[in-house]
Amino acid sequence: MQDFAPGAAVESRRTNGRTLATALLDALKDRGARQVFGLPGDFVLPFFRAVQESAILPLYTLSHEPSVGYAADAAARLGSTLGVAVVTYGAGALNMVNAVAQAYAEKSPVVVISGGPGAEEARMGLGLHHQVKSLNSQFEIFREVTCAQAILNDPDTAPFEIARVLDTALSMSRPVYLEIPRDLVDRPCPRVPRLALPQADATAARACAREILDRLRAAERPAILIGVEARRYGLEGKLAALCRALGVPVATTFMGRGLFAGEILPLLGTYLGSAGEPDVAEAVEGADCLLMLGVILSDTNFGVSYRNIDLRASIRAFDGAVAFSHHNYPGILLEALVDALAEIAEPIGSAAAAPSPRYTTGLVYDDTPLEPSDVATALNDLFATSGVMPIAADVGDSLFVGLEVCETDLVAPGYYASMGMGVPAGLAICTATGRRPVVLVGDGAFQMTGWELGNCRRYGWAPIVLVLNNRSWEMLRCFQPDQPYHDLDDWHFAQMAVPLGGEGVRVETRAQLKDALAAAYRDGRSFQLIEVMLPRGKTSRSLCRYSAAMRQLSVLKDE
Ligand SMILES: Cc1ncc(Cc2csc(CCOP(=O)(O)OP(=O)(O)O)c2C)c(N)n1
Ligand SMILES: [Mg+2]
Repeated sequence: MQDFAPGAAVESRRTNGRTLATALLDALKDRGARQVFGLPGDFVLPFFRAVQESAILPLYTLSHEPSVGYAADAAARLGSTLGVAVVTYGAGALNMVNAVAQAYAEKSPVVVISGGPGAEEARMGLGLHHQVKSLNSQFEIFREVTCAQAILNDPDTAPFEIARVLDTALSMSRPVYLEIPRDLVDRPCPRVPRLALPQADATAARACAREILDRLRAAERPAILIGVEARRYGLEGKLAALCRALGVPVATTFMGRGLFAGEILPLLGTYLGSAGEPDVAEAVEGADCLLMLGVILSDTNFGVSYRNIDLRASIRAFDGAVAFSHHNYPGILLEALVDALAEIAEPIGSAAAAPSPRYTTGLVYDDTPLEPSDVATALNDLFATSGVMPIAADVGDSLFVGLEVCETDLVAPGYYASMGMGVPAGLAICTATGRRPVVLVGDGAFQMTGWELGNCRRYGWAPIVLVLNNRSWEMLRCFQPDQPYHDLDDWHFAQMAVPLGGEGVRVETRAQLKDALAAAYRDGRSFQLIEVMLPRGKTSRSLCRYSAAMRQLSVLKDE
């Protein structure tokens, strides 16, 4: 490790007073980051101070590192840009591994910045507090859940290492890891350069586009399935225009739910196999040429297909390559392919830009006890009169209730499916978009990260939080009925809202839910927690179909 030359004064003239910390923060901002989420510790206090005092990016602290990771992930998804999570070495960063793993699996460019030991203490030869096996253990652990990593312990290479790692996060749309030794934070540092991102090979993209269009033209039942990369690379507008020009029916994946909110295109809806709308399943599974754009091939996207999709008849553009049945085009960035397709697009089908798919409205105002799907109907009614709100949904039935809400921006971990993201993602929506979100979260998931609502008052955040309280890990009960460990106690969450700085109400009937939603919508002064009491053993229509399909599939496999 090389210490900075004694002539720091000379150095700082070359660096215009910029330090390693502010050079990193400038580089993050230059690349689209809009805020920093974090939780400090002694190894990262110098960097925290630099974030605070430089004010290059606003700093929001949360109460537990998983929430910091979830919030940074949500900010990345919402803005199709970098999300930033700053934590301390060891106890902090390793607390966040699961959230970063989720970001990796779901292609979200989170930048993990961890404070680290300084040169002197690293040389002491003593075990440092927060150290695992070796000083490099954390780096090795994060190597497995990120696409690029660096320890910024060489001032000469730090600017290029930062550029390499951040530009890789953008081009791969996956998380990255930076460790900043606490004794180097304030060292003079030149501006971080912009490295040339991998340039799209336009010629190859055009050749690929011609082959795709030839296959779509030759097909009798072409269809297009679009996944999360459409959002990660900010391509929803271009893709909607392309699909309108082609006139081919379009569906989004389970992961891609919430794409194209406000766009006009021949969108059939969300493909959920036998758990979703039959006409959507038929269009996707019956296609004799299925063009998949930005789709993660996962069990949640394809796990409940009526029949296996014939991948030989499909074309898949994902992770910067395009795969046909027996050959590939490497190095084709999705945006370059979409641009090349748009250049030669012509009407192939007659699928008109369909009106938004059907969503249930008209919840009756009466004393009928609530069921999960009533929550979606009540939200659809509210949005029909007051305009849509962005939604953050946690894992459990809340994820499936979110499928039944009309087209709107949706942040939900539909593939890696870790619980706990709902509330932190809702807080990120507040700061990343300036809009007021609705959070859908089960009682089990709320027990994990719901307490982050206690941070709303400091920052003026006012989400509407619907806690679906069935006193149960109900989604697990669907797959493994009659086990007592799925029964949770009644935690009376609504009563905890005021001490946390918000308002809370408990509702049991449809009329009470409608009144509570209307009141919460009117009151933007603080977070509004609506505790929706639901019976055990009852799930949303979507989860009911999904779990029935999973059971049916497992029966078929056993035969
Ligand atoms: C971090 C993590 N640990 C465990 C699990 C496994 C799980 C998936 S769904 C579920 C129950 C969720 O209960 P909740 O009350 O929130 O919602 P509901 O089912 O509608 O009643 C669990 C425990 C996951 N996915 N992530
Ligand atoms: Mg529950």
